[in-house]
Amino acid sequence: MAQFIATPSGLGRFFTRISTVTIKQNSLVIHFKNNTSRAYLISDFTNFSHFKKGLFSGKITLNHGTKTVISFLNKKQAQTLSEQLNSVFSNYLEEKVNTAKTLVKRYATNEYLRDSNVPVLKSAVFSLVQQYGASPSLWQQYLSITDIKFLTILSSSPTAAHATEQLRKTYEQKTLAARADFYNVIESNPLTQEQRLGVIRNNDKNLVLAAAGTGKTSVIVAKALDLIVQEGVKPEHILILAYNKNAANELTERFNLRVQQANLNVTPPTILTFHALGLKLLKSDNKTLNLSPFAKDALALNKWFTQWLGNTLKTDSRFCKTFVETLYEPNDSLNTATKTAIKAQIYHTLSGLKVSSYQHLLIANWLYMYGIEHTYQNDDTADFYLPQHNIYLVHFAIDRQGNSAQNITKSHNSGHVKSVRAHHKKHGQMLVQTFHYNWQESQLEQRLKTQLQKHNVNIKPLDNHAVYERLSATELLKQNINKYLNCLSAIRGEHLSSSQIAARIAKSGIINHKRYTTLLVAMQRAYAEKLKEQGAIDFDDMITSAEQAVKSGKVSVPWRHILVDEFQDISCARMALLNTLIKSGPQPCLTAVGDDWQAIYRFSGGNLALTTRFNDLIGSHSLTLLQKTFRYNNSISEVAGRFVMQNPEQYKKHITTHTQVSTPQVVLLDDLHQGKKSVALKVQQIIATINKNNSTASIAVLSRYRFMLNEVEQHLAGNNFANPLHFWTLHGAKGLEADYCIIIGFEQGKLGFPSNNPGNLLVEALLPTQDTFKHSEERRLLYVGITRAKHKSYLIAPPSGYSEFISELINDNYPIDIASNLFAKQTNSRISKDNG
Ligand SMILES: Nc1ncnc2c1ncn2[C@@H]1O[C@H](COP(=O)(O)OP(=O)(O)OP(=O)(O)O)[C@@H](O)[C@H]1O
Repeated sequence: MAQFIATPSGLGRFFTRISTVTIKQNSLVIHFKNNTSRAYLISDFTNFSHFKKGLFSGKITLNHGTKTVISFLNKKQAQTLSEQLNSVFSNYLEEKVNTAKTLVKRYATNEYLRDSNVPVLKSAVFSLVQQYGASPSLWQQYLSITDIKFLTILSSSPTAAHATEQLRKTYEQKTLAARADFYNVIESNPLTQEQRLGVIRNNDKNLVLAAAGTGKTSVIVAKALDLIVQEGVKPEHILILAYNKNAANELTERFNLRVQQANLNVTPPTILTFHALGLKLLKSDNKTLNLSPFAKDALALNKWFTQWLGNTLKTDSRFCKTFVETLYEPNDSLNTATKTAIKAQIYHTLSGLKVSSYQHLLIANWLYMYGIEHTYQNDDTADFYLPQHNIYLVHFAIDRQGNSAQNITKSHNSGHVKSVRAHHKKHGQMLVQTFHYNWQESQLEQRLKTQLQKHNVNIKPLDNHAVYERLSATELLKQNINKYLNCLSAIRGEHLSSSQIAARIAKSGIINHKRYTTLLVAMQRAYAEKLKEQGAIDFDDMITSAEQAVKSGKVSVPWRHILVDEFQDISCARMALLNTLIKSGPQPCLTAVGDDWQAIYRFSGGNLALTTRFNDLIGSHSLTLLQKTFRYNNSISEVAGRFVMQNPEQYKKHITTHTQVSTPQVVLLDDLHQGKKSVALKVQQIIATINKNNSTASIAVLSRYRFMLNEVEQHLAGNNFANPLHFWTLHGAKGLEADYCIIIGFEQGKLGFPSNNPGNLLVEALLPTQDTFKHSEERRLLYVGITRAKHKSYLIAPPSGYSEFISELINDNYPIDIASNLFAKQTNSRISKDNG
């Protein structure tokens, strides 16, 4: 390259320290008269340099983030040097544009632009485009038309985020057009636009958020086929995870059927349940696996636990005492927040008494544990009488300040205390007094002990065996075993350590949280030891051990695409395994397909927050909504959608339906037959009506509880309806459909729908956290129920004593057909709701 040099002008010789300015390799170098020099790298330039002719000299302005002006140069030399400099810079830019084109092609044209590739484009493409945008006219002088076209297209985006979005849109439009024929035939029906988008978006993380009947399975099958056929991904590099075995089988069948019908020569990808995946990973770690009999046999687990608990209660006095102290959830009768609960509660004591106060229960059980005979007097003068010692025991429900639970004045309370004392004094009776504040200060036991000892009562604990025998003769042991087994399942599903158990229970505000923690930690350890002794693992272990095996690097992860069905019910442990697979694999893309309106498995660890807070908990992602449903009509959609969206924490969706009707297809019927309650007869009548019009239509009877279905099924056993009949619990109905659905069991109460059983506080504290909306999970369950029907959903409810859900449907003017005039609108509740 010719050497271009600029020297100072005649005038410049006096005013500048510069001796020469020249271009050397990739730099502009200024030599000074004192033999020093300064170099400016061309690659640091942000724009072309600018030459300006003066009267006696010329000056060059360099752009490299800031501006550097080199003045007093020989005009002609400076102009030639500046032109040369810009030509070198334009060569450099051309190279940069070429690299940018290659990167855009590779990361945003040939594939869907992934979040993880955006930083590369940001530094090599978006920054270049920004520089171009600052003075396009100069660039247009030096760069080729195609380069300018490339830069112009990208420069229409003001930010990197916008440019990313634009690149993705362009990719989508191009791909949709190129693969239109494929998407028309790849499923039994042409895919909808939103289904196609769900198929082609291969960001690092993708959420396909659907509603019932919108074709989630279709999208999963089509996506797998698209990856294999269009993207050239090997089937063994695709993993599809299903919620249960039936769903995994259905996916495999649907995949194979499509391959056959589309005449493709393709083998299926890996389709597994999470447990099967765990097993597969552990096997590749050469682990000999023995599945605990507890994993599949709840009775075996119950039997072992009952036995372990019995032995521990008999041999460990402290455990036994703590267990008895926590048989019931504590209630502070002076705490106004729990007052209503107290009113309703009856406590069964170990001695077989029924008492109405939690503190009375504690006293009775304490007396029992120390072998002190007692009767329950529960009147104005005493609560208990101890016949062997002729002692009366009174528990004053007052705090240190003399307040009681009700709105009774302190003076009345102190009057009551005085009159009780006077009464016993008058009759020469021995009286032992305890106070609510003794319990509040954890001194109730001590108080009982010292007071009774004062009256020479011998305080000797009963043998643990006797306590155990007594416990097992009551329902209490069984109830508590069920409760603790549910706790254990939640602990293992959520993968909680001892300290996490303690933290969760403490946070829930349960009064005896330390005692519960002691028991639960002991139970958790015993269970783990038992599995060790069996040399076996359970289903939860399968997931966590598989995660560890992958983490340890002993198992290689081949999958480049991981598709997860029913994502709304994923547990934290399963998500942890997925995260590990993603970190350890060849940068796999995750596609989560789910419906937050259908999350109904919290009791087995389902953590809906992972879907509703996907961005916070899992990360940035591409979201595709599937909002066109093919199963049911607009009437069913309107009722079910409005009902589930009452909960503001559910995603808002605008569902459209393939089928339109003009009359309500959700029908509310009473459960009376000739004036008498008979759900089964009512179901029979509905089936007969459907049968008359269509003897092949499938009909499903659904209920919150299996026993209700059994009753109806037995009743219908003698009938010979030709229609295919199904009896599904609402939980079991997930993923299923029928032409007509009949939903029963809308009573109020613990076995109603929604169930008014608040759930055991302890189990609740250990399960995944849930949103605060009342009955949110039960609400979703009714959504699932109503949306199983293709044509019509019948709801059968008692005309009096119907549940909150039915009253909401009636009073809030849902567009349903109320086929009984026995359901009167509750004007009052409507008014109060409107005002609220
Ligand atoms: N693009 C389409 N055109 C017509 N019908 C479709 C389309 N996509 C899916 N379907 C049909 O819609 C019905 C529901 O599809 P699918 O079972 O995949 O839904 P889903 O979203 O899994 O439902 P759910 O969540 O309620 O179980 C099926 O009968 C399916 O064939």
